[in-house]
Amino acid sequence: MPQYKTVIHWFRRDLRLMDNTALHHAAKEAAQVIPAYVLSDWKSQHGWTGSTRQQFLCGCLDSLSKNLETLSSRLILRCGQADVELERLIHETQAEAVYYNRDYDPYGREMEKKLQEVCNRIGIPCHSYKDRVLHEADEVLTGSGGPYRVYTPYSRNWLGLNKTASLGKLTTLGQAPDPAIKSLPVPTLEHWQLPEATAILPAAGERAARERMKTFIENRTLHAYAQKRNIPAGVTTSRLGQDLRFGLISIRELHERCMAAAALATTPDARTSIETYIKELAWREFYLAILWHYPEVFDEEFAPEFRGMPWPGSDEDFQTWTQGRTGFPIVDAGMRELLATGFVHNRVRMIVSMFLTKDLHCHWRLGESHFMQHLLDGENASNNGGWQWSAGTGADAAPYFRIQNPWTQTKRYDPDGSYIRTWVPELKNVSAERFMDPPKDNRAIAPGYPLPIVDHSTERDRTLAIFAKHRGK
Ligand SMILES: Cc1cc2nc3c(=O)[nH]c(=O)nc-3n(C[C@H](O)[C@H](O)[C@H](O)COP(=O)(O)OP(=O)(O)OC[C@H]3O[C@@H](n4cnc5c(N)ncnc54)[C@H](O)[C@@H]3O)c2cc1C
Repeated sequence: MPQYKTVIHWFRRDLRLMDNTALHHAAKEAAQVIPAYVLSDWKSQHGWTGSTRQQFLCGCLDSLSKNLETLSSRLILRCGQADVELERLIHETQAEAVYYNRDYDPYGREMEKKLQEVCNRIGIPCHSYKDRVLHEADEVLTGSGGPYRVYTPYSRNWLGLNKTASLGKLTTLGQAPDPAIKSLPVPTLEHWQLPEATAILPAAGERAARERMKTFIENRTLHAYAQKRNIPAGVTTSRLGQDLRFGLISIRELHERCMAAAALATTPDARTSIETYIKELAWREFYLAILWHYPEVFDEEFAPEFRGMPWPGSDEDFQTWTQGRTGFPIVDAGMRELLATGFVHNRVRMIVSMFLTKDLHCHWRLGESHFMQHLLDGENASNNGGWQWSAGTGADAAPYFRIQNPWTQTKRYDPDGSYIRTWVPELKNVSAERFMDPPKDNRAIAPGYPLPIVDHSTERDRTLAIFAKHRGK
């Protein structure tokens, strides 16, 4: 006999039916689950997101809505502040409890607190669950019970912890919400008054994400991950960032599938690859833990010694960087890939972010916010972590004096120039050697392609001087 008659499941970054912890508990403990999603009501622009990610969200909601129909249920879409809208829905449906999966950024946490207050006031329970991660921030602590500040010891601890098993498929949510319960239609970009998305996006929704996960594991990209993951040309990584970001796949299931593949792997290279991949999943949780323990990273440098440092870069150089017109082919390829697809390969994210902060001396926050506007997997914790890492100010940051040289990086990771030629069409007939050094004759390497806007070694010295001076204060 279920404990409740009717409950609400509040969908957030868990837009799936498979192995969704809170939803499974709701389905088990109630005769009827009302699936609800609350759309944000900002208009025209938002500091954290632009058309690309919102377009993908629309597709995910459309798919979720259809998947719920196959369970004879119906997604209830509302718009506004989540606590206010859910309170309304509690009254309309006479729900006896609310279920949700926890979010870890300060804004998500704030909203959870407000919802908890609403439920307390009404006198109904509000059940929250761990779902987005394998281990929450407070499960991975140092011997003295404090948070880790660097990745390597964190990951050692994280890897050794027992992982929760996945919950499998959901079969029913009970009766569909009463037709009298109103829902908004699945949104389009017009809802936020956003312009059409120009990037070519992967298919949205749970089914497409599961297909990507399957392909990654079964086509053996996973088995060659350690050897190939730094090569930006072609598909050498899982490309599951957006699927984890929106909760289209479960982290437990992904981890379990990787472990199953490891058990069947027949070569040491394949086993190493799978271990390497799982360590990347730990990076994601490391940055979520950093944000949980140190929410101030949104506003300032994680490393106190670099707070208040000057970033004298110009707006003009920043704009040139965003457009992929710096004259550094690998940087321009990355920035154009971002605009064209909402994705940039991790190695190239490191190159372009270090270039903006260490060659152009622009504040990492400018790059952080440009990425959040355009990345499909744009996620506050990882993005902030990645930017501060590159800027030399973050948790487990690249030390400020270790500055990647974009020319050398090209030689190492795009030796035949195929990544660059894919994204910078004016360079399609230029030989790869010309991408590995600044042009010696000071002439453009192709018609219409700019000369490098800075000299890397001069700017490297300048960065070292700025950091050293600030540290010496
Ligand atoms: C400047 C900068 C900004 C970044 N911004 C984001 C962001 O907004 N959102 C985001 O998810 N990742 C971000 N990353 C991390 C990483 O680049 C992406 O997770 C990765 O490129 C996504 O592609 P993939 O799924 O093919 O990765 P894979 O290599 O297949 O990795 C699998 C998964 O592990 C996680 N992961 C891998 N590397 C990292 C990492 N360094 N930090 C945190 N998680 C990681 C991601 O969830 C990823 O999907 C950023 C890195 C840098 C250097």
